[in-house]
Amino acid sequence: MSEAIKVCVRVRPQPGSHPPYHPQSTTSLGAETFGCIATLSSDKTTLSLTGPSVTDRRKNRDEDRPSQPQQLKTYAFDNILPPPSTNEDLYKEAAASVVTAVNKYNQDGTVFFYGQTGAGKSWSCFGDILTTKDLSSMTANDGVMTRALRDLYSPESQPGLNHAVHREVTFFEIFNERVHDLLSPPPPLHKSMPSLPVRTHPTKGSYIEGITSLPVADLTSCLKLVRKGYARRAVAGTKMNDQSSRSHAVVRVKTVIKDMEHEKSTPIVTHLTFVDLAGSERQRDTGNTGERLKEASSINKSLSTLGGVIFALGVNCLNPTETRHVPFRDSKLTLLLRTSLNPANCRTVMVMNVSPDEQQFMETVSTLKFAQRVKQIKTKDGVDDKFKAEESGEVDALRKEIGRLKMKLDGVNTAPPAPSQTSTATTAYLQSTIPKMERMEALTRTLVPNYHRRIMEDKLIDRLKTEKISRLQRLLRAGDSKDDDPDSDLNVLCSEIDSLRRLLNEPDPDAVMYKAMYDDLLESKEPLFEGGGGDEINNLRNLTTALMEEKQSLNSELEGAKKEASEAQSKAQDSTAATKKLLERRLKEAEERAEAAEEAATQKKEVAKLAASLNATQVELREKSKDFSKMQRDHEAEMDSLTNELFMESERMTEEKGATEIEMKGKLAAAFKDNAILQQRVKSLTSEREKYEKEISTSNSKIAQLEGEIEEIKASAAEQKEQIAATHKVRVEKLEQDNLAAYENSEKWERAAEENERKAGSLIDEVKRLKKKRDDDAFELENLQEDMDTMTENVKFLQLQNEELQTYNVRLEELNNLGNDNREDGEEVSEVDGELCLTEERAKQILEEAVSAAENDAFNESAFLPPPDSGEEAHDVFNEDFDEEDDEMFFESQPVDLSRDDENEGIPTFRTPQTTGKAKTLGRSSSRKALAMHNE
Ligand SMILES: Nc1ncnc2c1ncn2[C@@H]1O[C@H](COP(=O)(O)OP(=O)(O)OP(=O)(O)O)[C@@H](O)[C@H]1O
Repeated sequence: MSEAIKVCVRVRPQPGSHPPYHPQSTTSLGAETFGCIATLSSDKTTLSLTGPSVTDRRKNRDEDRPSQPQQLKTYAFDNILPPPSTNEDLYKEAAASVVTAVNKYNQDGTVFFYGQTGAGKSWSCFGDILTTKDLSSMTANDGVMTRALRDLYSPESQPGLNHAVHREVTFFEIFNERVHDLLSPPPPLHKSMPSLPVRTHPTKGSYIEGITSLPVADLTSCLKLVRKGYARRAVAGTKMNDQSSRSHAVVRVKTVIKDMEHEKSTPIVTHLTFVDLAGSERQRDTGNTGERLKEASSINKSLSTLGGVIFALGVNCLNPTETRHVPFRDSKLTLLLRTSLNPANCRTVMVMNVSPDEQQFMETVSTLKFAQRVKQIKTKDGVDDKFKAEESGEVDALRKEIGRLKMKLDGVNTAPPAPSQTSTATTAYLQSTIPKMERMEALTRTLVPNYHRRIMEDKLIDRLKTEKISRLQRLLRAGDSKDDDPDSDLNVLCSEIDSLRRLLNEPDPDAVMYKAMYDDLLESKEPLFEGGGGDEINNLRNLTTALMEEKQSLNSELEGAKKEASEAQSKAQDSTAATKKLLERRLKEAEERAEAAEEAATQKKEVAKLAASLNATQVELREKSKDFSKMQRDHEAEMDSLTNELFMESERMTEEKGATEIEMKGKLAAAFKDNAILQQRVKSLTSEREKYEKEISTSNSKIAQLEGEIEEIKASAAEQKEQIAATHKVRVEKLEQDNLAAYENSEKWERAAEENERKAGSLIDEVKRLKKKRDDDAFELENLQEDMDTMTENVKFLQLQNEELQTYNVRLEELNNLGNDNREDGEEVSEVDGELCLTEERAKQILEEAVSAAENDAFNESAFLPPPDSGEEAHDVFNEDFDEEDDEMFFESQPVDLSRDDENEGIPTFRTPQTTGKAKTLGRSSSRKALAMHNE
């Protein structure tokens, strides 16, 4: 059994219509019609195109439309889903088997979405993934890809516990023959997406160098990545589709399963791929211009390469001797999806999206023709081995082959019978076998009873012969004793025996004939009986039964085919009627054209007249042309001179240009420099922005953390509040109790208060006294201050005196020097310049005596100052021990700052007694005396 690419056609609802999408009408054959499409068979495998209405065809008439309408053409596919089919229906019918092949049989799987622009490819593949909020749960509009991934990740699909599973996803688009990685970080602003190179490896096949392959452990993260990539896909609004995909998008999930129990085992690698092809579009329908037009032509080019590849593969499959070149390398799309187009390597489904819109009739025809070609692609046993090994490595290929065989086995054991073979090739084959089968049946019918009869006859003859022989033998034995008479009975019997023996040994002509027929039959029936030979009768019986069964099935097939034929006939009648109408219309058109031809003849005459006048004009023109020639020559001469001038001018301009170029280069270099600076600035701004963004995110997280903390604090505050309330309650209760006790002690307090009042009165008196004392002291202090000032003056005076003394000392020294020569030792005076002078020692002695006398005076006079008793008294008053109760009542309520007189009126200030000033003042008279003495 060969593998084929499964083809499923999905008819979208009429654009602009709203659900429920009912069929527009039902044909006489029971087919439901949707726009230009009718689904015929009840098992939804046959589809027919009804063709657009005449008005529509007139509307759409153009040069590349075939002259004959493509109506009533019937196509057969694996599944047809007319509206209102859902994405779930599509998945179940078309793609679920692909996921099973991947999960259960370790095969690769690919689902293609093909069709004209706006036919619903992206809707079928991705559904509403862009707007789905919660990707973890299924929604009604989930596309085929989303549903397939749900199945791929479902717990039932996972291998046993002793297997490690790793999955990776890649998502790329092919846009204008450039491969864009849709999962890589986006390029900087104003930069286009980089194009990745496609390489070919001798064993791995084609791959994209540098593509991002991200590990996806669970379904949600996988779908999130796909959504992210899908949002980046190139789309643009066209006349046919607001959100038209301008690229081929390919999502691929790679699964690697490793058997952990057998470390050395090779991991199983499978790929599940979804290809949302860009839609084919006709320029005049989309009204594209500029960039859109360029994209459209690139899309159409790669789709036509895909068509070429499919065509070549189909031709090679239909004709085993054909080895047509398959142009995989003509586009990146076919190069990268080469494996997916080989059913030997990959379980592939093509979803053909078509629109029932009559305006899109021609595009629908071309999509269905493409689908027909895809259906021709089948594996040829043994032919694909080389290809397989080349594509995916020998071990992998073998593993996949095992999977494929398992699937076939399962299909044989469990799958329902394959859909009836309605393809043209199968029908033709069946029809060619029918006469042969009928011949064989007729032969068998005559052969079997004859053979039975012949066998019975043979058996009877054998028995008769045996009986006759034994009877003759008995006679022979008895006749041994009788005479040898040639005419005797014995001789007769002997000759009879001989003839019988001859008869026995001679082959029966009938038997010979039947044997030959049987051999013939055996030969022709060889494929129906395994082994052949054996018991002829049994074989014949088996043959008959098999033939009868075959005949029955053929009959039923024949019935089906007849029915189909009659349906086709009635269709053909319809078609004929339509063709008749068309011909009538054409006749009318021809008549119209004839009328137009008459009109054309009249116009021709007019044209002849015009031609004559044209001739005259031509003569005139010729004359004029001579004049023109002369003028032209003049002009040419003029032109030559002008050319010369121009040449000179151009020379000058070239020079100027050189200068300008140099200037421009300078400017350009400056601009480059500026640009580099700007880029640097942009970079730094970008990094700053990133830094700020990071800070913002850190702040956000801090805010979140603080908010959390606030919440916690709030909670603990609430808790504390509760605790405080409880404590407050307890305290209030306690205070109430204390109040009660206080009330009870109030009398005692009152007494204490009276006592305190009294004490306070005496204290106030004391304070008053102290205040007075303070005033006295202040007065005394003022006096002392005055004395001090006087003393300061005295000190200054003494300093002056000291300076004078020093002058005297100098003078004395001079005297001394003079006297030394004249005086005798021990004398206190000496004569200098005729005058008597004190010796230096004496003068010093006198001065020292005077100073010590002054100091003694000062000391003694200080002893006469009044004693510092008043401060002590005040101190005692404040250090007096109070009763504790009194203390509390007075000082606690009115704390006293002893350092500030203004605030503590009446309370004395404590100062150290100032005595030295006075002493020094008094000592001043003694020193004066000493000085006087000294002077004397
Ligand atoms: N079966 C459907 N049911 C409801 N709406 C559909 C269906 N198929 C397609 N549509 C809607 O039709 C519009 C076009 O569909 P979509 O974008 O899938 O077309 P397409 O074939 O991918 O076009 P293109 O090739 O231009 O990208 C979308 O708005 C989509 O929602």
